[in-house]
Amino acid sequence: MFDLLAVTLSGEPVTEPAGQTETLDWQWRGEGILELSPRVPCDTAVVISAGIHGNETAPIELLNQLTGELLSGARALRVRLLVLLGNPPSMRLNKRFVDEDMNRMFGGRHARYTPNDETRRAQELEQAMALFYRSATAAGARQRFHYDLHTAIRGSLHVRFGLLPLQARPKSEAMLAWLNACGLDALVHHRSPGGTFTHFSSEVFQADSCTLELGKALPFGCNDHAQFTGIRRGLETLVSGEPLPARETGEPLVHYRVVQDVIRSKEDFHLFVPAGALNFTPFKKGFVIATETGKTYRVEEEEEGVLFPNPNVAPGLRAGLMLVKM
Ligand SMILES: O=C(O)CCC(=O)N[C@@H](CCC(=O)O)C(=O)O
Ligand SMILES: [Zn+2]
Repeated sequence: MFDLLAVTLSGEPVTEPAGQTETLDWQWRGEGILELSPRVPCDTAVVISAGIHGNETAPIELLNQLTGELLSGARALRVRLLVLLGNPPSMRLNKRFVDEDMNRMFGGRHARYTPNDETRRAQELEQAMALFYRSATAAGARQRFHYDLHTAIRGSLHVRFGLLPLQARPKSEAMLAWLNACGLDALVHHRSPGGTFTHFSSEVFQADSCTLELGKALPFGCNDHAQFTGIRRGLETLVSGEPLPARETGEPLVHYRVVQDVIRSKEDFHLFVPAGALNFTPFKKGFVIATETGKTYRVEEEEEGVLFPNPNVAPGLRAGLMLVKM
């Protein structure tokens, strides 16, 4: 049987780029890009991506397992599905990226960079998504979803959470219900546009899109898949058109809005968030988050939680987000 992850990691050309099972057709659309179409009519087009950051391996393993179940016939497919393994060269190296962070390049931002493998790949993924949603719509799909699976560099007070891109239209009830059923602990609402894959799919294709953070990034083979049962079940029900699973955790989802995007724009940027602080750690009003020539970032609200603090990003990129509970 076609093993998406093994084939992608091998980097070898694919000799048979299309195939069939009893219930679906599949097509290899490019390195790490696999489209699956059920033989029954369906009204939903789903993109699931992982490995946009190559060292975030748990979601890649999870997505590969799910794809294997569909291809083997163990699981029924009831949506048109595009599976994307985002950044194969960085997956081979177990690195977040090779040259530059691809999840800042979407929505055409790749054109602003000196061309490299990641700018070319971001463009290829945009085109693959466009082709997929267009053909799915022509075939009758009326709903579009995009879930981009990640794991975080740091540990988190809320272990599993989602990030919702800024969008003018209301968030879909179907997506919010699904995210809740997956057992996520928190949802973060972006307040500014960005170069993320989910911002792109939401803005350009009006997909119901969410970046999912499933835990802490570990190398291939080191992930404890028992931690991912909620999201696994959620993805299974999504692709198989099954009823939503019951939320396994008793705690309700906590919603946060982003109140500050901390941008590193100068070489002398200094971050004061302790290296060991977990994502969502709260800081009190007045705490100096970061400084650089001409700019000081402070906690402005009574309390703000920190997310993805990282002083080592390239100048011009996000070095952290500050959050307030909604
Ligand atoms: O742990 C970190 O510092 C980053 C984890 C990660 O890759 N997060 C995504 C979030 C994308 C979004 O805001 O939707 C990213 O930074 O690209
Ligand atoms: Zn990531």
